[in-house]
Amino acid sequence: MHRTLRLQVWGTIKSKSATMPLPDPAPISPVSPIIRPVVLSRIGQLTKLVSPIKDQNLSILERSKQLAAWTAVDHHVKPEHRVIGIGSGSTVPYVVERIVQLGAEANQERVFIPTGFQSKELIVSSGLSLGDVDQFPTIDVTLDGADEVDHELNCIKGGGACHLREKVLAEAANTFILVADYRKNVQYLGTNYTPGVPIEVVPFAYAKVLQNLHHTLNSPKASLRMAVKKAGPVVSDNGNFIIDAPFDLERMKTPYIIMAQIKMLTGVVEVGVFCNMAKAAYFGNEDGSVTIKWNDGRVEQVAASQ
Ligand SMILES: O=C[C@H](O)[C@H](O)[C@H](O)COP(=O)(O)O
Repeated sequence: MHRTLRLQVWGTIKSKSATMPLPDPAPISPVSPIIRPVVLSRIGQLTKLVSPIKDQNLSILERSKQLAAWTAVDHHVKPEHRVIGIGSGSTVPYVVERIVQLGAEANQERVFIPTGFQSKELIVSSGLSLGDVDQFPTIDVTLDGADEVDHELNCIKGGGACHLREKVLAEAANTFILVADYRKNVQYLGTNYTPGVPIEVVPFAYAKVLQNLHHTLNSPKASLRMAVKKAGPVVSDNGNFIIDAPFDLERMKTPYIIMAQIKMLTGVVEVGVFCNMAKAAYFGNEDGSVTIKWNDGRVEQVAASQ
C-alpha cells in the first residue's frame, strides 16, 4: 500500500518535470513508510522562498563567507541539478541565501539534503523541499563549510559536531565543494584551527578512546568537548560525544594517516578529517575577491559573485 502511494505522488512530480525528473529515490524501507510520501509531495510545488539572511550589514568576515558561498553556488549548482546537499556551520546560510535567490521556479523540482539539525532548519525555514540521504543516496552537489583546508584540499570539519553526516553527504555527492572565509585557507591542517581533530565517539567508549589517543596515538591534550550552555559534554545530532584531539603540525602534514589511525580505535564513529573528497574550495577574501583551490592543484583568484 505504501509503495502505491509513493508511486502516485512520484508520478505527479515527474509529469511536471518532463525534461529533467528527479532521480528515483532509494527503495522505501519499512522503517518510515509514512514520512516519505509526505516529504516528496512538496517537491514540484511553487513555494515562496525566504532568505535565511535578514541583515545585510555584514562584517568583513561575514562578507567573506558570503562571497565564497555565492560564488561557489554560481559555479557549481547547475540548472539540471535536482538533489543538493546542504552542509553545516556559519558559512552555509549564505549558500542557502544564494540558492533562494535563484527563485522558486529554479528550485521547484529540487530536493535538499541536510547534514544535521541546523541545515534541516535552514532548508525548511527557507521554503525549500527537504529530503534525506537514505532516500537520495546519490547527490548532484554538496556544498559545505570547513574549519580548515590544506593545499591538497584535505580539511578539518566537525567544529560544530556535524562531521559524521557531513562525511556521508560528501561521499554521496558527485561533486563536493567547500566554502569558507580566508582564515581557513592554510598550507597544512592545524595551523589556525588549534582545538584538534574532532572525533565522534559512542558515549560509553569515550574514556577508553581518550586513553588510546593520549597513550597510543600521542595526543596528550585530547579532551572531551564540553557544552557551553548545558552541563556536561556536547552531544551530537546522533546522540554521541565529541573528542577534540590536537596533533603536532608535523603529523598533520599526513592527515590521511592520522585519520586512519583514529578511525581504527574501537568506539570511534567518525573522524573530522576529510581526505581526497572535495573538488574545489572557495575562500572569500578581505579584499572582496575569492580564492579557489582545485583538487588538481590549480589556484585561481576570481572576482566574487555580487
Ligand atoms: O561540524 C561543523 C562543520 O564541519 C562546519 O562545516 C565547520 O565547523 C565550519 O563551520 P563555519 O562555516 O561556521 O566555520
